[in-house]
Amino acid sequence: MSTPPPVLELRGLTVRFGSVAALHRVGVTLDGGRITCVLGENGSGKSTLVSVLSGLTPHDEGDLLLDGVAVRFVSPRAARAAGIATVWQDLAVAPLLSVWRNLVLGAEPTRGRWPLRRLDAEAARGTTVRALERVGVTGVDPDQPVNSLRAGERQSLAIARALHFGARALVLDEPTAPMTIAQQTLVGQAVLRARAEGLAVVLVTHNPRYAHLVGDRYLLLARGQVAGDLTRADVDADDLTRLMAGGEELTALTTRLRELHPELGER
Ligand SMILES: Nc1ncnc2c1ncn2[C@@H]1O[C@H](COP(=O)(O)OP(=O)(O)OP(=O)(O)O)[C@@H](O)[C@H]1O
Repeated sequence: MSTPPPVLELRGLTVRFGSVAALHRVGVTLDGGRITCVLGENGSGKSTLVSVLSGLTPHDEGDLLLDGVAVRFVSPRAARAAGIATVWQDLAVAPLLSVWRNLVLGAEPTRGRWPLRRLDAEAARGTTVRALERVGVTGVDPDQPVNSLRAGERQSLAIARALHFGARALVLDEPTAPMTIAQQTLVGQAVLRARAEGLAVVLVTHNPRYAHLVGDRYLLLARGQVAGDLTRADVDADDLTRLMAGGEELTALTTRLRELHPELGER
């Protein structure tokens, strides 16, 4: 049996803003059932990577492959429909609507036949409670507005939604606002669930301890290029802390890695 293609693959992917290459010939494969943490100093291209995967920014050169098929998204809706779910730092879901409305948004269950067909709110509530339980969230009233949820619960809701709709990849841009340990734990649980269900998880994080705890792989970006592609076996939490602490060390590492591996320059 031939092995399936990775869920996501970037080949020579380049994104330019005017004369600046925010990503320059980035090559990486993102397998299902793995959490890849994306690390790098400010301006290294992390947000641009998230933006390409989520359909906000089209790439200029190279290929983005989803399950082995080249894709080019024209909108976030197109990326979502193709199976790449992005959990944004701020609220991507509709804040004033209820939790259940947010979960089923765009695919609301109905009952009855046309012209009497109407929204089946009871079914949607049940679906929501089950979808949240699947990612480890209990005790949330499906009727409460989303803006009454805590930050971690909101992210978990977005992850629950992604799993419910059968996403292939989950992209998370870590909130810059600090979350309590309890809320981080909640999100961590949901992320691990997504991994267990075989999604390719891409996690932009500034928290090295968290990255080391949940990550399987670490993609280091520097000036829009891949400066390192490490696994848990290559680094410990202290290594990651140092790598993330300052750009200098990352730049030094980049230089060193390029000396040792000239092929990195070709990526
Ligand atoms: N919309 C844009 N227009 C022009 N230049 C941009 C745009 N978005 C990003 N850039 C540039 O592309 C490069 C990569 O930026 P990006 O935001 O992806 O980095 P980052 O690693 O996410 O940084 P941060 O940690 O500060 O969010 C930077 O030089 C940035 O100035």
